[in-house]
Amino acid sequence: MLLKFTKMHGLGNDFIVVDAVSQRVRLTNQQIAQLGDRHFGIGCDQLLIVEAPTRPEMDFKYRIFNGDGSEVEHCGNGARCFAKFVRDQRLIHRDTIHVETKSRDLTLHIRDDGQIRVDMGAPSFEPTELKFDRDKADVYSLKAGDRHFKVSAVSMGNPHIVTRVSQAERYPVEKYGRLLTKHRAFAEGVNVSFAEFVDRNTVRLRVYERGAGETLACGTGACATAVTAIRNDWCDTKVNLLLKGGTLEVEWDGQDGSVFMTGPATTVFSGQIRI
Ligand SMILES: N[C@@H](CCC[C@H](N)C(=O)O)C(=O)O
Repeated sequence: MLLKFTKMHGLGNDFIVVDAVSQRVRLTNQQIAQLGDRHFGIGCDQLLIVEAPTRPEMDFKYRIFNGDGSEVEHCGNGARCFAKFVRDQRLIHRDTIHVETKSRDLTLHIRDDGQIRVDMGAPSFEPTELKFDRDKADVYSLKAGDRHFKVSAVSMGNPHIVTRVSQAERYPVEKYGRLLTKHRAFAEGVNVSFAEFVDRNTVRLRVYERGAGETLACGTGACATAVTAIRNDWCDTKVNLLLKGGTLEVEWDGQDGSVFMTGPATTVFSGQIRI
């Protein structure tokens, strides 16, 4: 099969985007992992497949696979790239797009300045939502290697934990992220945010992602971190997240409303590959 694809990124969190509306696409998890391999494939943190919707009120469905081939529920930077992709490919002509994902429906808006604002849905703090084997609490204690971590657990449709660090840039994210992401308390793994709270509107953030390792940016991780900061009154309701690849803006009312994430999406190149 000759597969047409587009390489995109959201603040350096990179994606292979595949249009399964206009071409027939059948990929196994193993083939996805091969395409995502940075040495033997195209390379990406996640692969996104754009499909026709399953319900008439929606415009598209989009599926998300980590670089290791596993299918996941949600991806914030991927959502913005998805929106730019369907507009650039003229699969839709509107600025507001409704899309189904594995875990929730999203509404995305492409602004005149090219930035994309995504209604990411509401956060959940229920351990069952994160397949987390603990009774509900505001803060959990987790041991990884030689350290004990105090973490908040937030589902943005996909599972996240957030831990405070004093200097994110110097933190050994690779070592402890790798251990925490596979912590046995999480039946399906977890994404790990290492957050340095700078002031009431600013957080410096590094994220070790389940199924991808440390990425230059993680949209759902940024949302989970902002939600943790707002819920604990460490930050006001609008937060700038300083990630390695750039800045995301996240807003949340601190109650039970949706989280809104705004940021860029960039196309790198398009190509085709025989698989
Ligand atoms: N990069 C993403 C998140 C992708 C999925 C995540 N690794 C998971 O396994 O849940 C983002 O921008 O949100």
